[in-house]
Amino acid sequence: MASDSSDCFAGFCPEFQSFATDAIHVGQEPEQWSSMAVVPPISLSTTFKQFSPGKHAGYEYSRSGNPTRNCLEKAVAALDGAQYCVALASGLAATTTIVHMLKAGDGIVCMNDVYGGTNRYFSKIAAEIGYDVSFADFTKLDQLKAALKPKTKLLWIETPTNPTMKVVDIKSCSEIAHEYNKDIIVVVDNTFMSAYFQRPLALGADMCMYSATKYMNGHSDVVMGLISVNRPDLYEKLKFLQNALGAVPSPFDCYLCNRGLKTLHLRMKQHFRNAMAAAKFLEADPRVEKVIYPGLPSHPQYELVKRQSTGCPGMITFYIKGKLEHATAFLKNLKLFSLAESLGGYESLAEHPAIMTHASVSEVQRMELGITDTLIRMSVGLEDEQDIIADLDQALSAAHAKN
Ligand SMILES: Cc1ncc(COP(=O)(O)O)c(C=O)c1O
Ligand SMILES: N[C@@H](CCSC[C@H](N)C(=O)O)C(=O)O
Repeated sequence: MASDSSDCFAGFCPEFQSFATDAIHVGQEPEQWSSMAVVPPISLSTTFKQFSPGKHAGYEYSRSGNPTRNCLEKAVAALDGAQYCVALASGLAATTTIVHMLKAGDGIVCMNDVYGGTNRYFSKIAAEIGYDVSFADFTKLDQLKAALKPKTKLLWIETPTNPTMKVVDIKSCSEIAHEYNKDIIVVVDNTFMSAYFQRPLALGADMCMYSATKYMNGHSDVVMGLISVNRPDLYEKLKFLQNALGAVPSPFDCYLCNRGLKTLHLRMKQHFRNAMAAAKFLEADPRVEKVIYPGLPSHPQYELVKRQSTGCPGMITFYIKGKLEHATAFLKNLKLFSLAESLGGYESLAEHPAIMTHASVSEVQRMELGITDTLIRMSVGLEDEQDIIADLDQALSAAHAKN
């Protein structure tokens, strides 16, 4: 029988006003097309006819601007409470595009627990080409203060973090950075929360970025990045880099992501309900060492997450009792959950961060962060709650069958 997860929203910030209406209508106006199409068409043309040299109807070349991409960017900006958005070819393309705003020698301070590919880019590429990259635990504001230097130009926050689900105080970190130097660009990777649960720009950040590959698209069939901003100067730079670096998404992917946004609010609510039920089940299970889920009162930053977010996504991390062989047996025995990288789709996924998504993080750093052999990360999907829990239960039994 389904558990009562109806109260999981209690104590969180209220839903952003008109979120669903904006997701469905902003940037989608039929009047923008001569056909009056209600659903934005997939505009595949790479080039656009000009009236006279340099005079055109708003588009010249599809890397520089594309009608389908434009619909998506307008919708995302509205959902982030932003003026502007740019869509890129992947989450990592969004990251590299942002870093191209800096000059060699500039400083980047990054939250110590971030997606493995973000860590890999900052430590193995950005640091190599001359940026001064350092990592700090932003859940301890003193560590953030100590990490700031006169050359710091970018602060990279991810919250909740991938994979250990630490929650960072966006408002306090933005204030500290901007008081130190108002020119520091504060970026929040909002991939885990999605626009439905968290608005970093309203909390003082300068940029909100996503791997839209995850919840924003929500159907595990698009790789994409998004960046929303309010400052016109930042938008102009990003728009220039979007064209000049060229890491743009295809019109078809823009169409799919734009479609995914229409159900973001419904999906996120159900992800929260299902994840809450799964987290409660795991927390009560003697075969589980520890559950890390920001929606549970046991999470160290539970009060903070309620203060800065409207809910929690389907991401749960837990330590299974035992050793690597127990984690592996659990993952191999899951039937409803697929053993796969990625997250945020309608289907449930589970993975082993130390071997899979965070293999590119050094072993020393993994141990410091708690990314051990028994850590398992799950993206709880939209299946029926009782089936999700039954699958977890049988996989835990299989993992501990010999003991
Ligand atoms: C939190 C987070 N940020 C950024 C990325 C990079 O996104 P993408 O795979 O779309 O390049 C990922 C996953 O890949 C992620 O989990
Ligand atoms: N093998 C990939 C890792 C992809 S991880 C995808 C996603 N961000 C997640 O956390 O699941 C690589 O080496 O980049």
